[in-house]
Amino acid sequence: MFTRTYHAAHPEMMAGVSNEALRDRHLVSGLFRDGEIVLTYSHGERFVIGGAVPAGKALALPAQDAPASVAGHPLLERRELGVVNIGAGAGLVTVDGEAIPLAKYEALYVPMGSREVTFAGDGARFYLLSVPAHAPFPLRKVTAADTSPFRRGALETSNQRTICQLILPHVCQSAALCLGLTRLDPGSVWNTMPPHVHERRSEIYLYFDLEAEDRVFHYMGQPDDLRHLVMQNEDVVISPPWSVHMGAGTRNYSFIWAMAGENLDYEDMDVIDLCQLR
Ligand SMILES: O=C(O)C(=O)C[C@H](O)C(=O)CO
Ligand SMILES: [Zn+2]
Repeated sequence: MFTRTYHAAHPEMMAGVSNEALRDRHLVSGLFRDGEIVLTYSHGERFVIGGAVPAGKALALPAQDAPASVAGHPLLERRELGVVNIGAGAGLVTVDGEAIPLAKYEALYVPMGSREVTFAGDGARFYLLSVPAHAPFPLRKVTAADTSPFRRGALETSNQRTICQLILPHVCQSAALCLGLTRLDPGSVWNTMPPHVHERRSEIYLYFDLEAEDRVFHYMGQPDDLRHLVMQNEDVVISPPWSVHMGAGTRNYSFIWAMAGENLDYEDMDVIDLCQLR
């Protein structure tokens, strides 16, 4: 049921890594295919990272297929799910009979224990992130208006942006998933500047709202030993706990950041001074 499994990476695996190997280990692409649900599995925090593009039909989240003891059980039997519509069209997510409309940039928290989850809506493109949970929390739709978006950066430093914390304890309860949306102002291209690491959490970035010809140069690695990945619209990068995650694009764009790990404290990050970067 998973099109790819991504293994956890050790920092020493960055030494002499080829571009191909780096992309193979950390870059997730091809998640958004018309009429399909595509799911990938990362051993980092056991994230399921996926996309659902209904394109005129309803798509159902598949059941677990392994091991035999849980085959046929709901995927969310012991997991929670975050959904964000990144498409221009209105979407509809139905969770155990409750239908929730999701417009572009709107998110849904789906609790552990949910049995039937379906996705519909022409022009909707659902980004899916699921991690193991220990308890169910209420099903909840979250829009930017439910959050207190905050501004970071400045036009002078090409990193003026708005950060919306969509799934974090002060907005929406969850067991382990933290999720938000950052949108760069026109003329700004740098995200997450200055960068940081967080030893207690892995992070997944999805870049979108880019034109087909645009690219984001995503930097990763230990602060004193950086590498980069060239990323396109709707590409995802898996960032291990020891890695910085920051990027610059050929234009402004949006990205969804999702984390899971030991705590739900957004501020649990070690900010890197630019003079530490190599
Ligand atoms: O633009 C930013 O800065 C971010 O959105 C940073 C992410 O929120 C992040 O990396 C959280 O750990
Ligand atoms: Zn981070």
